[in-house]
Amino acid sequence: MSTIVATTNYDRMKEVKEFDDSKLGAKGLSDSGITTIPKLSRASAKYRQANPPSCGNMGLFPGEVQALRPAGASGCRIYQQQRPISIQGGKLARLRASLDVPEPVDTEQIPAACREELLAWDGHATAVAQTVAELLAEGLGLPARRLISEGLLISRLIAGVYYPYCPQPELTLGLNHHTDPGMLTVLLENKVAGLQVKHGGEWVDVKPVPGSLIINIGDSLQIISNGEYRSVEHRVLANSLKKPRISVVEFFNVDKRDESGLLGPLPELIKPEKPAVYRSCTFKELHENFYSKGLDSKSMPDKLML
Ligand SMILES: O=C(O)CCC(=O)C(=O)O
Ligand SMILES: [Fe+2]
Repeated sequence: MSTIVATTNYDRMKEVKEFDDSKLGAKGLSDSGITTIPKLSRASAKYRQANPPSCGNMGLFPGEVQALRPAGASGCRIYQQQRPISIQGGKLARLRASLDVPEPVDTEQIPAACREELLAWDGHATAVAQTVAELLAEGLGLPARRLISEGLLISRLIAGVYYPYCPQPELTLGLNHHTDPGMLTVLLENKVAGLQVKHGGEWVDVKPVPGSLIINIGDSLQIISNGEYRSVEHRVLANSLKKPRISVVEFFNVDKRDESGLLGPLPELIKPEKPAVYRSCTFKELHENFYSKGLDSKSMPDKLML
């Protein structure tokens, strides 16, 4: 990748393409010993002012090392997913190695190096997600298994995310602000801070607590609970520490294969005093919305608001 020189004729898309073509990723860039970050990953001063303490228009500094999907997909292949990330004035593809395995899981398809650990993690995280889903159903006055029985948590995606040291963390972000599109997310992180949630209009640090897991409520749960549960807006600051931040994230979602399946407020939750807040959408619409939009654009509940 070429050195970035400040000029008045800065060609952002050229730099984006060079970065993409270099296949270095944020980790490779960080490991090469850079002391300043490329211009493409810097937020404008105006944007930073509006989003203190540090904010970029994209997360250039995560390296997603691996994403594995134990269930909910039709093919069975390892692939490099070019997932477009919206940046000022264009799109940057973020490379992400993924594994799609159909149900029932053919464990042979999972790389041997992490097979045992991955299956163990999937089992534990699923048990946690199901227990949380039971408590949340009861909180809505529903039978405990209501959210689980209809396969609302059936599709699982596991992603390992690596946030390398960033020499200028105040100029960018590790991961831009967003809400998770699914039902629930179970997140395990090492002891390196960086995750923040929006609370009362302010960004609040989520301090790592050893031995704990973080559970996010996603957009799908907000929709089916008719707005009783709200998805949480979160982001990850660029990592200012020499130690990498690592997280293992498992997303629980509706069945991705069922394209015509409908997601909307559960009928039991629609009452004369609380009519439906959202219209229903197909599972296909839900997934397409997430993969076509930039992380920071309008969330699905906002789009479905009646
Ligand atoms: O790495 C983290 O802590 C958060 C990751 C996340 O929010 C996501 O992948 O949706
Ligand atoms: Fe997230």
